Amino acid sequence: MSYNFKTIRPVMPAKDMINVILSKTQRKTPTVVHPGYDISRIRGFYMRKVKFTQETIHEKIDTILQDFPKLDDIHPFYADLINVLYDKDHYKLALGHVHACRNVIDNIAKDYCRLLKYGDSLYRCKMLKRAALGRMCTTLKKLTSSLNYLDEVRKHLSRMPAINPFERTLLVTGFPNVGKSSFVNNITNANLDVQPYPFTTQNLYVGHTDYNFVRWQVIDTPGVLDHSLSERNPIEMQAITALAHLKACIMFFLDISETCSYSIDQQIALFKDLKPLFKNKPLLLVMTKIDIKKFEQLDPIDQQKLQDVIQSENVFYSQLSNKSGEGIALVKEKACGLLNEWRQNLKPEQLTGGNPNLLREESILQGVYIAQPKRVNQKRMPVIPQVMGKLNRPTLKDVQEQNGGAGVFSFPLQEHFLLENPDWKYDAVPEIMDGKNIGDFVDADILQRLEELEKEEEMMDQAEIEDPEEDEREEMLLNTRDQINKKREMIKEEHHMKMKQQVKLHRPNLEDAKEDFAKKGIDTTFLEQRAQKFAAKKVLQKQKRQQQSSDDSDDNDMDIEGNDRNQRKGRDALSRSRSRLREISRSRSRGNKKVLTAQEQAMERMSKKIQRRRRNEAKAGDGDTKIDCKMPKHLFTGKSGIGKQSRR
Ligand SMILES: Nc1nc2c(ncn2[C@@H]2O[C@H](COP(=O)(O)OP(=O)(O)OP(=O)(O)O)[C@@H](O)[C@H]2O)c(=O)[nH]1
Ligand SMILES: [Mg+2]
Repeated sequence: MSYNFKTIRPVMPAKDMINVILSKTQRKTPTVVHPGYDISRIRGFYMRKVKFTQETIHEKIDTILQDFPKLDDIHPFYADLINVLYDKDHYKLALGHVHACRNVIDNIAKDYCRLLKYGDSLYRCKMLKRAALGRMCTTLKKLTSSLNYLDEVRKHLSRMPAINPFERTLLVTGFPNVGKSSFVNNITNANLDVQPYPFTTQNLYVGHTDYNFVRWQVIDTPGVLDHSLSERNPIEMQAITALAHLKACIMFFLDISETCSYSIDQQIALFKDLKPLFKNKPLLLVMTKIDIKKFEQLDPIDQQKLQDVIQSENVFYSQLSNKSGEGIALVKEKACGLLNEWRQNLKPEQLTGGNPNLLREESILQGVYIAQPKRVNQKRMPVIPQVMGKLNRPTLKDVQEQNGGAGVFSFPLQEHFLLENPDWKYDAVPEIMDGKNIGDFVDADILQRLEELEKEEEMMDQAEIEDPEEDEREEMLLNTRDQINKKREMIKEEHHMKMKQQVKLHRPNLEDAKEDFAKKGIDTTFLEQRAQKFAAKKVLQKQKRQQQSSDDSDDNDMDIEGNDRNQRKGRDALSRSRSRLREISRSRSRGNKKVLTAQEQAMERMSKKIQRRRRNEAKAGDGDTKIDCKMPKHLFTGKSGIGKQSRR
């Protein structure tokens, strides 16, 4: 049996389970009966529904019963651990309750199927089915507390380390804060929490290490205090359970520096107290924190006490320091050696608990001899062939040292080349690029020709410097440019002056004209009449324009009434802000009063073209009004007769 409790499936709460089961029944056996059907067909249909519900519940409860370990079947270590953590009676009661409910539900289904056989109408059959499902659900509802408890147990079990009771095991125990977890961290990859206060470790933890080509599990336990069994709390009891049941090498850790805040006397008392649990098992007393205080530095009385314990109990002992690493490997080796020795006296069946895989592994290991090289403490001198002694010439290394050492001197490797003709040894190796020999492209007198070219260029430069005509031409050009610039500036300034001197035209107004005419002795009444006539005409024109615009807005908003000027102004502003498309359609509705510009016509054509395809297909567009169905018929008919709000 593998003790991997992570595979236990989650336990549903009773309420969820009822929902799932009823939904499944509804889905798998949909209602397909009518009053006109033959009664045997109606009976058969409802019987099927009841049986289906019972089978689903049976299945669900069976998975729970199979997944949870039975205390009588599992290793006593796990049985005791479950007892310590979850209380054996409570655990058994919960599983028993679930089991009993399964039987009750089976019986309910059987009874109602029998009654359904005598159902004389669709209504009676339906009511019987309803009663059967109702009773089954009520029975399930009573499981609420048991199912919740089982789910909590499952969560805790899934977090428990996978300890194999039949594997080679080192079990670390002792007072809290003595360095147990530090040791397990040092020899395995468990990465446990280490803190300078007691009861850091509150559960069992497991790490793995290799020794002698085999995997070993190292179990870290919570610290144990020195008091009677009945006073021990569940945290300590986990350690006691492991000590009692696992066939492991027990490593009792004793902090001789007393920095764990427990004296040596207290620790010895605990050791003696736990002694019955170590019976018939390999035991190693480990003195820790020797970096703070060594055994030899202890008080002679304490030393004597420890010696007495070791001699009287006949135990092996060792010392280590988790800080400096001193003695850790030795302690591990010693503990593993002790357990191996002890296991040799046991039969393979006892060690493996009848597990065929472990049994095979064990028998192979017992039959295999692993040869180890003998380690003799002798010095191995370098072996130099005798021929080397006879040679009387410097070695390559000597040559290198003489010529400036490594990096400066490079060995003449050419002398070792094996070529067809030994004369070729020191030939230059051609450099090849893109499949061509670079040497073929080298021009021997290229440098000479380059020099000639450079000389020629120099001579030409000098000849240019000496040419006086060139200077004159350049000077003339510069002068002409200055003259042009000056002239341009002058023209600009003249233009400015002209603009400033222009006389402003004076337009006489009515008053000026009257004065002028009066001076000349002309009657001015006709002037006033003309001015009044113009003013009246202007006012009329203005009113006409306003009237027109109000007509426009009336066409647009038929429901707006009243002659309030301000309101009309607002509406005008509103109509101005409307889109061009709307304006076009309005103008059309007024019987082509407005002549459309070419641009407006183009826009109208484009909008028509866009809408044509959708109009032809007669489909609803994004702009069409849509009312979603508020009461879908299939969800609101049939099944909610007795005041039920939630539908399935
Ligand atoms: N100087 C010294 N300190 C050590 C040594 N081993 C452990 N400690 C310190 O002792 C403290 C407790 O170490 P843990 O390994 O957590 O002890 P524990 O026995 O697992 O404690 P609990 O989990 O509480 O039972 C830590 O602060 C360690 O740093 C050691 O060899 N030398
Ligand atoms: Mg610890």
